Amino acid sequence: MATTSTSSGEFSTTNSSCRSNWVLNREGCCIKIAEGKGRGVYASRVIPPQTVIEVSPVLLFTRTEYEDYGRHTILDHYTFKWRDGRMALALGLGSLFNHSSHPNLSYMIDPVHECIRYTSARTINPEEELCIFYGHQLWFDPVGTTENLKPQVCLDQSDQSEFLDILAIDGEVDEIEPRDTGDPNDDILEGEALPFIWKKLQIDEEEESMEDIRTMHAWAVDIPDLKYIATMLKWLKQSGLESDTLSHLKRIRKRDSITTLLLSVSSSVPLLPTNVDIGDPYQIPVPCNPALTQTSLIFKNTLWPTVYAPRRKWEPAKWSIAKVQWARNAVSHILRNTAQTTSSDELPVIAHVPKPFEDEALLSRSFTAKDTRMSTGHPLRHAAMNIIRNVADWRAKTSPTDLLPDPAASPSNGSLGISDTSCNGTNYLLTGLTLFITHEPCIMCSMALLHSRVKEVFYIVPMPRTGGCGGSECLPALKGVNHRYNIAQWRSRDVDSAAPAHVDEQIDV
Ligand SMILES: C[S@@+](CC[C@H](N)C(=O)[O-])C[C@H]1O[C@@H](n2cnc3c(N)ncnc32)[C@H](O)[C@@H]1O
Repeated sequence: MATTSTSSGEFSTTNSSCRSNWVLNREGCCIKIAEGKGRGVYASRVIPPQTVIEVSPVLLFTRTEYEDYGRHTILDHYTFKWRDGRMALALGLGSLFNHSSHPNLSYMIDPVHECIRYTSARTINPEEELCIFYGHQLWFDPVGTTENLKPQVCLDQSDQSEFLDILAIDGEVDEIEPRDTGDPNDDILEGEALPFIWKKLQIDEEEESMEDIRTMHAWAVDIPDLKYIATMLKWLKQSGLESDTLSHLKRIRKRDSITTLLLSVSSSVPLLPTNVDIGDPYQIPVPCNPALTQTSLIFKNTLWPTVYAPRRKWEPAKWSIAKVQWARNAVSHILRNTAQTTSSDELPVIAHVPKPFEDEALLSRSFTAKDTRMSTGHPLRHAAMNIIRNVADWRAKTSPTDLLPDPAASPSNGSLGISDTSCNGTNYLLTGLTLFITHEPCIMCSMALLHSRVKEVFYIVPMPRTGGCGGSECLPALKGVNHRYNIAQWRSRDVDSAAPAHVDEQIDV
């Protein structure tokens, strides 16, 4: 079906259903009334996946300007939070995409060019409405037209030329921030609906002796007077300290006559409210995992009251649509960066640690590293090793505990030249973080990741000969290791069709 430009500059189409509607862009999109939603944007022809549908420049309002004026007008239905706190209004079709919890468009903010790019997440058929995901907290009752479709919210894969000094700070591309941060736990995706497959770590034996129990350090505080408990629990809810990392532990422990409240695993000492007369927080070892058996429950409870959850250890926590979108974002990011290494002599392996989905306090910026074995002539400069080093260096530098080095602490990773002055569970390397990497980490990197206490590893290409995450060995499943991390392989159906060329499988040596 042909699309032609009219003398007035609009695009018209010969498609019958859209004949009475203006076709407003080169992808043949038109505006129609979407029942119960006002206007909506519709396809007039087949749109293949990964097609850039629209690039909308944005108008930015200062917070005050918006609070004083914009908020009281119809603009309030169209604006969203920009990354620096300003409010943004997308021009062009950008403001007319309606919401769906199963969107067929993804979107990316480009803060450099002050625009948003909308991309098809799958094949879109003629007459289908083009929808995006606004977030979890809506200000209207949603009417769904695409709710029966399979969730597909992957993000833009297209190139951005100025994109990266790969070893430097990244974060040039953001997801659109919803107006309010909603509850990330609704709309759970499981099994086939996930764009990745969890690896089953063949470890069904539980931590059934005291020595086997894996621990991390958490902040706790004693509550001398029970009248403070309600205040403290309320404060904790609002403090932003709550995270998934402690969700397998009870909040309060009563032992002898002492009541203790579990606070966080943050790297710095939590600042308690000033209106309660309690002591200072202190760190204690707590179990890393819920108890899978009654025996382990007894042992774990001696450290801290633990949740009994008899599921297989390799089954990771539930993933919401929003969290899957976060992961897709990270995978898009490594693929884009891999494409950029093709012009260099480096091996095309890219590692990325994004800001955690649940708990940004664990890491306030993201990291990306490439493999630098070729340029440095150093056989250990694998992408995974480089990223561990970058995150650890940064965490050590920004951690308050680094200001008070413990002279007795022995450097745990001298080969990387990092002085680790913290104790396990605070600013220790990749604690609580997720690594996305193009290629399954080798045995050396998998062990380094284990030492780093990484939470989970996602890779795209398996390395059957050299991989340490299930390829030739599975390091986190070995008996005797003192930390385990989850592993998932990204499904090839969910990798951009342009990617395999960059994500070279021949480097499994
Ligand atoms: C950014 S505008 C989208 C374009 C809008 N439909 C129009 O006619 O201008 C957002 C507004 O569209 C409506 N809307 C968007 N998605 C919707 C949905 N799934 N169900 C009902 N209303 C929706 C809501 O009124 C919302 O405030």
